[in-house]
Amino acid sequence: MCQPLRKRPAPSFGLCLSATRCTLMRCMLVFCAIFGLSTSVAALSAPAPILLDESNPLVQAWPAVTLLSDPQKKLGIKEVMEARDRFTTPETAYGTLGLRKDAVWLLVPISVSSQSNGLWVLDIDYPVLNRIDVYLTHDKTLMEQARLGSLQPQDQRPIRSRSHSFGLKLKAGANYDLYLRIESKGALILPITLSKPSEFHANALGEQMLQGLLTGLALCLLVYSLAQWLTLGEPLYVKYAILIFGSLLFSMLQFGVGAQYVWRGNTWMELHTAGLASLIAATGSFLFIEQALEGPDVHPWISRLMKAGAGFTVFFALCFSFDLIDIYIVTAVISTLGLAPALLGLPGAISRARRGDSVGIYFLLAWAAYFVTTAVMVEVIKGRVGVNFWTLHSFQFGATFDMLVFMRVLGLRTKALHKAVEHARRERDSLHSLAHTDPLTGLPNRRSLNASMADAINHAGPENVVAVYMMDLDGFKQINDQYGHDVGDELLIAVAARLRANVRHSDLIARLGGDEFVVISSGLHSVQQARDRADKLLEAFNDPFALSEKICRIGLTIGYALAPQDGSDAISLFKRADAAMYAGKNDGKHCARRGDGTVPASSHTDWQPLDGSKVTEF
Ligand SMILES: Nc1nc2c(ncn2[C@@H]2O[C@H](COP(=O)(O)OP(=O)(O)OP(=O)(O)O)[C@@H](O)[C@H]2O)c(=O)[nH]1
Repeated sequence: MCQPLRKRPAPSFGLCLSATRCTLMRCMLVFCAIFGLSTSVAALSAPAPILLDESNPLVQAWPAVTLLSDPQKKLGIKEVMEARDRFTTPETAYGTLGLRKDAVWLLVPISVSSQSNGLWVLDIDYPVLNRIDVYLTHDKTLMEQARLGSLQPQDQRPIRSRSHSFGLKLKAGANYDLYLRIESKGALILPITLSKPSEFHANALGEQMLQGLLTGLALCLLVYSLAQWLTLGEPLYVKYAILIFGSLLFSMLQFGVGAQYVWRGNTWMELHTAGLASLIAATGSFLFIEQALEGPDVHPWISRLMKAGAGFTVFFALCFSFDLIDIYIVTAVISTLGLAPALLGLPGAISRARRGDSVGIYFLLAWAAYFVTTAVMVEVIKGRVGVNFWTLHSFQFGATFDMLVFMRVLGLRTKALHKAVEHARRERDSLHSLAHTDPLTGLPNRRSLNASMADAINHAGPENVVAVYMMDLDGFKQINDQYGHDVGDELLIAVAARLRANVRHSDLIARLGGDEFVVISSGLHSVQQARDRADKLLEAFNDPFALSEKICRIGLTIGYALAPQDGSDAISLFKRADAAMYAGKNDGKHCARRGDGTVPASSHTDWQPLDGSKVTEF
């Protein structure tokens, strides 16, 4: 981070940049940059040549630069050398000529110190410049020439690097004129330096490291968001991925990483990536902001406008890909639509932020950074703000900051999603519980019994006898009538507790309704054991029930049937147990009867499964 600072200091504040890294100073620099306070060099007289001396391993060329416009793009080096006196100092901000349609000739007079070994590297660290022709002249004689630029494949460049660089072998004590012919469809941003090879490598390494880090971070976020999208199926993640992809592509183009490693020598990519990346990022912005802010704060027509905006950008991207429109139309589209997602989302974000909703606050924060950094970059592109490390990287830093803030928005969104899922699960559980539980006693109800019964009977066998005990209280109506319904309810609760206390953990107790209960016991080894359990339940009712204001005695009649002995399906077992219970009622109550087929069918039997199928036989 330190080396690039030293590499492009603007005369007015470059020394401050390299002297201190304190945050305050950086803020001041950004402030200066935004308000166009950086130095606009417009010297009246021809600038003095730059001195190349070993004591100063990195020299900025801009202070010595003069320029000659070539609108017809017809001038050759000979004509330009003859027109040396017509070169003028640039009137734009430091290190930038803004957007120009002409070809530009730059003249950098050089004076080599007598102490220098003459080995220097010319470097222009703005990789998107399409074509740069370098001419080194001495005494009006052409000494060397080279072709650089983004359209020049890596393997045909004098030095294979991310930026445009060329090694110079100069004579100690000699004077040279360095002519650069530059032509590009984008902005002519020209951080031109002459440095010693070691210094050049050190600086290149620093910038390469920075780009590696930022590109790696963006790639991680991209892969993560796509993985989340595939896992959770939440479309907001893929919209975020589109946004990141556009941003990443743009940075890879602007700082040369794409041409260096990804689309080496691919002219189509060099000419289309800037436009496509901007349109892709705008599409992602529209979609992401629309969904992230959706809710009562965003009017439906704003949502519709954002979706339409995304549609437009996709349309223009397709047209641009097939060369149906040129970069100037794309630039006009981006200038018009680029800010639209943020502007349309602003009211929604503000009202969210006012309610203390952190999503709104994060959006405002991200947009504040976006507006500042984009404004700085636009001014550099227009030639009104000087080039330095911070202004040159402002858009990339702003985009990275936004990516991280939006990731936080995604995190909040996922958290809300989990909360909603958890809430829905709890609702479902409580509905399920309500549907399967008797509200008075908390015991499973008939519906729940049905499901568990089928499972128990399926595993029944000679060594695993399953007993179905149907139980009905004796004289419960009288308790109700005598003491009231509340006492009756209390007694039913106490009966449930008594039954629970007298069965095994693995047994199932259910209340069918009224004063009817069922116990299912599985894992019994014999008919006798089933009989003993019925007796145990009867005995449990010998003791009275101590209610809050009364002590009640109540009897119990049990009818039971066994699987596999008395039946092999739930319906027939229930029917037999039910009939046996009514037989017990008729025999004087408070007894247990087995429904083994000897008991005649009872006219009271009304057991029916919940699925509505009719019981046809007993
Ligand atoms: N307190 C209360 N009573 C209920 C509830 N559900 C049904 N009942 C009453 O329970 C009684 C059950 O009737 P029966 O089983 O015929 O009355 P019983 O006196 O036990 O008759 P036998 O079984 O022949 O001894 C009815 O009076 C119903 O109104 C309830 O949730 N709470």
